[in-house]
Amino acid sequence: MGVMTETKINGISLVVAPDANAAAAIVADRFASLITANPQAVLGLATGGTPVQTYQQLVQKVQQGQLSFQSVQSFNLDEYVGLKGDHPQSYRSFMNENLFHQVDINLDRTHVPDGAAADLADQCQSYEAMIREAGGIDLQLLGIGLNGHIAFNEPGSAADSRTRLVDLTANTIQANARFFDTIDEVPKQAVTMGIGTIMESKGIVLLATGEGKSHAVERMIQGPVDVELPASILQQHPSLTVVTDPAAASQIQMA
Ligand SMILES: O=P(O)(O)OC[C@H]1O[C@](O)(CO)[C@@H](O)[C@@H]1O
Repeated sequence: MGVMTETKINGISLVVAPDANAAAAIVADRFASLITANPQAVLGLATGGTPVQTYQQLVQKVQQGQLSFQSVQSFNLDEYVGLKGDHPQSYRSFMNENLFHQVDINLDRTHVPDGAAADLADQCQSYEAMIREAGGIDLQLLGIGLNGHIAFNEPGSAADSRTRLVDLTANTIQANARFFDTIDEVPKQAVTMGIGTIMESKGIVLLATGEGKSHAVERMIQGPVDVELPASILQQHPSLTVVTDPAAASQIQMA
């Protein structure tokens, strides 16, 4: 069993855990501590393959009576356009299955953009307003795409972008095809929080695991701040922790 290392690079706290499970445990503990300290915390949540273990560990803590989500509020980063919340591949369904239906959260206090709304522009504005009314996000969980996207902010997204309708890149459609029967079923558009929205979170924890993410992780932490690698903009956040396994950290030049 390896050891955990913690370093600061470019103002970012980097925690390299011995393996993906330990990385998930570190992130789950961070959320659990926040909720314990502030039962009414406002959580920013993410979907994708990466956070699944983190959610499992949070579910275990609730089942063991160590944690309660009763008074928290949550906001998810994004949702596919055209999928209703009850579609099995919608991010609402993902969250219900992987977390919300397994913990004592009040579903009315969980928010996922409605990708099937008739007026998507209005949906985006009201999502921003709800985050503001909740007092902002206390801790935002992020993953990272192979091309450095965060939420569905693809390369070229402006640093001050807000919740909006976006087109997905061919790269992202390909990466997410594994969750659908055929690639043609992957929606081509999404509603996503903007980079500006994400940057207003009080704290951010980004979880990345696996060799495939290593180049994006290195460029996020050690590359120039560049809209072509959206996650690099996070270097300018005052409270960012990146948690990885050794494989995802393998391209980082340690001092
Ligand atoms: O965790 P995964 O499945 O590799 O996805 C990485 C990122 O891609 C997205 O799923 C969007 O494509 C993000 O929500 C996620 O952070």
